[in-house]
Amino acid sequence: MSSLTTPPGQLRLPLLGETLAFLRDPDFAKKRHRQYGPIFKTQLLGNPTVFLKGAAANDFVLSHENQFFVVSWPPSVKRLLGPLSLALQTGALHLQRRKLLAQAFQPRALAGYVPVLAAISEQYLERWVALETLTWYPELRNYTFDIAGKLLIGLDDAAQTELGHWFATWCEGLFSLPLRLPWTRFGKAFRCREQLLTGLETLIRERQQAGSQGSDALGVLLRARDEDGQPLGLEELKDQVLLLLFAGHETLTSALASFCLLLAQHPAVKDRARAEQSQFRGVPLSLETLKQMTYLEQVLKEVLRCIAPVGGGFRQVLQSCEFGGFLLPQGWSVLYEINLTHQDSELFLAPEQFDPGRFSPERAEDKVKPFSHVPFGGGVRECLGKEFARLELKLFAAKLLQGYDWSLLPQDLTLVTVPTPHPKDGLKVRFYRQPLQGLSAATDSSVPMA
Ligand code: HEM
Repeated sequence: MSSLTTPPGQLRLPLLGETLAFLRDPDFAKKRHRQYGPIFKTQLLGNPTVFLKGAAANDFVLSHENQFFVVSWPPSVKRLLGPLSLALQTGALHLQRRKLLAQAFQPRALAGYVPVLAAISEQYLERWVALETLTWYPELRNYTFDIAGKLLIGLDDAAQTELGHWFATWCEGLFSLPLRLPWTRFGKAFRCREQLLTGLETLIRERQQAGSQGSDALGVLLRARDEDGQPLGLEELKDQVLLLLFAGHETLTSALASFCLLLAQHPAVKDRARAEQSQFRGVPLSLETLKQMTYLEQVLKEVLRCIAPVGGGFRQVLQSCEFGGFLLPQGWSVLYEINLTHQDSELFLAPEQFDPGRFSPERAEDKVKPFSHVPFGGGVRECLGKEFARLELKLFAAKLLQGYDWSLLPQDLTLVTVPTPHPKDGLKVRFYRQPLQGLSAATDSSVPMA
């Protein structure tokens, strides 16, 4: 190990290092990989940080959690999530808590969520028909928050409640300088964290007093017991619920917006997906029927490959180790890169093409090498809400394709990547009702990304 050198790249930089360029330039990593290869080092927020791309790198990082690597978040995120959040727990406690929280996303719980998902989707789809033209991204944010509010804590029209407003301000502070003053983004977000926790506590106490825990995720967590038969304490319950509200919200909004954008840009794919939906006309949506929509499944996988909602994951090196012939020193940060792995031409044929057929059983490009298609991460920290997210995406997509259509209005479609990818002008569209009659199955599904 002592003969190894650290990866190529720049460390001789002032305290902030290349942090601003990292946050502002969507091609930050791509440019440096071009210069240095699949592994390079830089300096972010005072920390030497190694960027790693490719299936083998993902495998190495995600399979050595708690051995060589431990999860690490910026100080602002840590303080706003709270010390008892699953995202910050490590080792045996993390595994134990994961098992407990996962109960809210078991197939039986998911099946129970379907009618609520369908009802909220219908309400929003009809609202958009009435609007005729709209900026879709903020609408989709309200939609995903209404769903999270209802399914996680039983709240109706959550985006319009006080809790929804606090949550929006809380989100704005997540990736900010952790300077707790009344006028800073972080200070305002911290204040909202306290209000959110008070609101959640009231809700939990009401349930406890009423003696009925409810059928939403909070109800599941109130009933859940760990291996010693202990329930989650009030303080932890509040931090965990806040994490779940957050984890699914921005990511899902980004994925839904990308689906709407990419299908508007690729009408042949949209037609074929609509043709598949004509087989399900009048069939009630359930986990079983959604599973049969195999082409839609390929489309959603391709959306998550082309525009991954989470670009990568930070870890801290617990113990010095070697990867790709380079030393990763203890205490340094690493970033495993999801989005650039998804653009790797050694893993995906013509990765710049939007081509759902790459996930067909005959081609199955994601099965060639493990850890090549990783929108939900992997290993012991793989997305806890993965199945819930897949359900929400698919149900929304099916309902949209079955009864409606949309086209893009003139706008700047450049992707802003922070906090999650979305079109700069918020995705302006014309939206209208369009029943499925008279469609024929289109076959061409391989077209360049616009
Ligand atoms: C398309 C939507 C989503 C995407 C792309 C996504 C992606 C991810 C990724 C990549 C990670 C791992 C990050 C890392 O390795 O550091 C993660 C973790 C997590 N996700 Fe998701 N996620 C989505 C939706 C959701 C939803 C709906 C929920 C819950 C309601 C959720 C809850 C979580 C939690 C709790 C973790 C932390 C797991 C742990 O640390 O053990 N996610 N997600």
